[in-house]
Amino acid sequence: MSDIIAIGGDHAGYEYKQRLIAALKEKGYTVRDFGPNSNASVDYPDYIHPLCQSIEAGELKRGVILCGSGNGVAITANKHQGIRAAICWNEELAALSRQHNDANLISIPARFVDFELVVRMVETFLQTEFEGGRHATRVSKIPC
Ligand SMILES: O=C(CO)[C@H](O)[C@H](O)[C@H](O)COP(=O)(O)O
Repeated sequence: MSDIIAIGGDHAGYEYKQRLIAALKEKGYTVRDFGPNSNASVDYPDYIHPLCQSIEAGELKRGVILCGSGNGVAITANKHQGIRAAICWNEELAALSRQHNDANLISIPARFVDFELVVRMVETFLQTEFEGGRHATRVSKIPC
């Protein structure tokens, strides 16, 4: 499975998305940008559904989604059976989203967090392993 990082969002997440792409590339990650390509007002499902479909298809494994509150993109993403998107606003939550939930998307509330924190949360998310065990049992019961 690809280790390319999926990234996408809406206009409210656009500036952070662009800065995050640059920061991740500088750290050696490869990124696939699902848009949008400007800060003009858009509808986040138009970008989040394609991103989620490529993860469900096994083309990509993990990603970052950004909107103003983190809610719209996460609600959209979590409609997909193969997606576990976690809204995070500190590093501990980013770690727990991997350790306990095996989240494959981190959702960033771009209007409510500093960019430096976003970079730290995303790195934590990308570097933290799922603990499995009791958490694997619970995660396996999520699809309905
Ligand atoms: O969907 C959202 C809220 O749950 C996102 O935060 C959007 O980015 C936000 O709603 C966009 O708001 P805007 O007034 O259209 O810029």
